[in-house]
Order: sequence, then C-alpha cells, then structure tokens
Amino acid sequence: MIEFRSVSKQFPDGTKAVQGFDLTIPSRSTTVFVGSSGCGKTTLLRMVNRMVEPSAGQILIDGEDIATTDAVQLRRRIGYVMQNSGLLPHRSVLDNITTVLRLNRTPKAEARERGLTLMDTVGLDRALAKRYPSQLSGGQQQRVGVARGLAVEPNILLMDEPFGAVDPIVRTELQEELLRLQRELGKTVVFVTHDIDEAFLLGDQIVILKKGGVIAQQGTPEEILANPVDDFVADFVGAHRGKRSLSLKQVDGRTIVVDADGKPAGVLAEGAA
Ligand SMILES: Nc1ncnc2c1ncn2[C@@H]1O[C@H](COP(=O)(O)OP(=O)(O)OP(=O)(O)O)[C@@H](O)[C@H]1O
Repeated sequence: MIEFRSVSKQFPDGTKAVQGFDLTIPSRSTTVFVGSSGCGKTTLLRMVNRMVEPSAGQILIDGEDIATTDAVQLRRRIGYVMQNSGLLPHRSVLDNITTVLRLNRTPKAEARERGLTLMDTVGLDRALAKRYPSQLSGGQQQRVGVARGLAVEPNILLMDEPFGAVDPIVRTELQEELLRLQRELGKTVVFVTHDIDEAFLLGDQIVILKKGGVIAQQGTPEEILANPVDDFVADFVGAHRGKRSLSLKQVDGRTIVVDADGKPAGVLAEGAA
C-alpha cells in the first residue's frame, strides 16, 4: 500500500506543482492518475521513488516513511517505465533490461537468463536481444521499457505515459498486454496518462486531477462514469470521450464498458455485471 499524507511539492523556481495531496493506493491493483498537461501527475509519480523529494508531507510504503529509506535502494526496488521508453541507445535490448540487475550485482549468467525470460513475459522475441533500441519499432521499445521496469521483481511499478508515443493500434495492443500481465503478476501499478479512455480501461482506481495535483474525483471507472461529482469531471470525461451511448462487452474475462464505436470506456468491477 502507498499512502500520500498531505504531500506538497514546490519547485525551487516557486512553482507549486502539488499541494496537500492525500491518497491511499491499494496493493496489487492499478491506480491511474489522469488529468491535463501540467496538473502534477509526473511529480506525484516521481515522489514515490524519490526522483522528486516532497517539500512537505509524507509518503509511506507499507507503513514505512520513504524519506527514512535510502533513495538509491528504494529506486532499485521500484519499477519505473517512462514515455519514449528511456532506453540507453548504445546498449543492446538485453543489456537495457538487465542494467539494474547488474547494478544490484546479480551474476551475469543469471541476469541474462532473467532478461530473456522477461522478454517472453512482455511478448518480445528473444531474437531481438542483441539489437539496439533504434533497431526496434516504437511498440517493441515500449515492451523493452516494461521488461526493464519488471527486472528487479518490484512490488510497485510506476508507469508515466508509457504508451503515449505509439500509434493507436499498437497502443491498444500494449494496453491489452498490460491487462494480461497485471492479471498474472498482480503488481501495485501507478499509471499516469492524460487519456481518459486509457484510464478507464486500465484503472481499478481512477484519480482525476486538476491543476496543482488537486483531486477532482477518485473512484472506480463505473463510479466516475455513473456519478461525476461536478462539471469539471463531467466535462473531462465527456469532452474527452464524447457523450456516446455505452454498452457492455467481454474482453479477456472482464466486462468492459464500450462506447458506440466499440472503444473501451471502462471496466466493470467483479460482480457488478
Ligand atoms: N523541475 C521543475 N521545476 C519547476 N517546475 C516544474 C518542474 N517539474 C515540473 N514543474 C511544473 O510543475 C507542474 C506539474 O508538472 P508535472 O510534470 O507533474 O505535470 P504533468 O501533469 O505530469 O504534465 P504532463 O502531462 O504535461 O507531463 C507544471 O506546472 C510544471 O511546469
């Protein structure tokens, strides 16, 4: 479980990115931060692995205040997947995936075996192991990024717009893969996006943010769809999705809410269908 307690972040230039943020993120489920550009999503995410330090407040992981932990150690046990994959261009696919394992002093042969297994896990052909990132498609690069994030067998996986830079078809594929992976692995995933459709598809819990990291609404997709708390949320959900008729469809054993074009608009909680 991750707890934000009255967390604020003011950058040295005076920008107040996040103010008095409170949230509990349950373990083994996916929480999605969704909101417009600049509302503080990335700042919130990066405070979880101390790439950004809060100016005030506390963040607890399983009851432990992370400010009291060693930042480097913390970062090495939390998976982090970023937009544009963030891969090292002069390292092979396998080296990219196993970098943190090697930093953690995992023996070379073991790291290699684990890297290849991770390639299987994220649906990458092992034949690509020796290629460089520039020799891969955008979707393949993102898969390498996910494999790298999973390399240290983290309980927590932070994902910052990981599928933002790929075309819509590949994006749908990657989203479905993530749903499958999450069913198998059951990580605590914190996912950032500005795309409400993506949020509804992937999130067990959705947190809609306004500027300054202010929570406009949090809840399950169906709670938010059924009862937007105010005009801001209704507009955000409606304007980004179009107010189209909704219906239900079975995808991978989950009941998905789809709009008139068959685009996913949400997932029904178990037992709700
Ligand atoms: N290092 C920094 N120094 C000063 N201001 C910053 C810094 N990083 C972010 N900000 C500001 O903090 C606010 C929140 O930024 P953040 O990157 O968290 O937003 P975001 O919701 O992730 O946006 P996007 O979707 O565009 O990535 C913005 O106003 C941004 O300009």
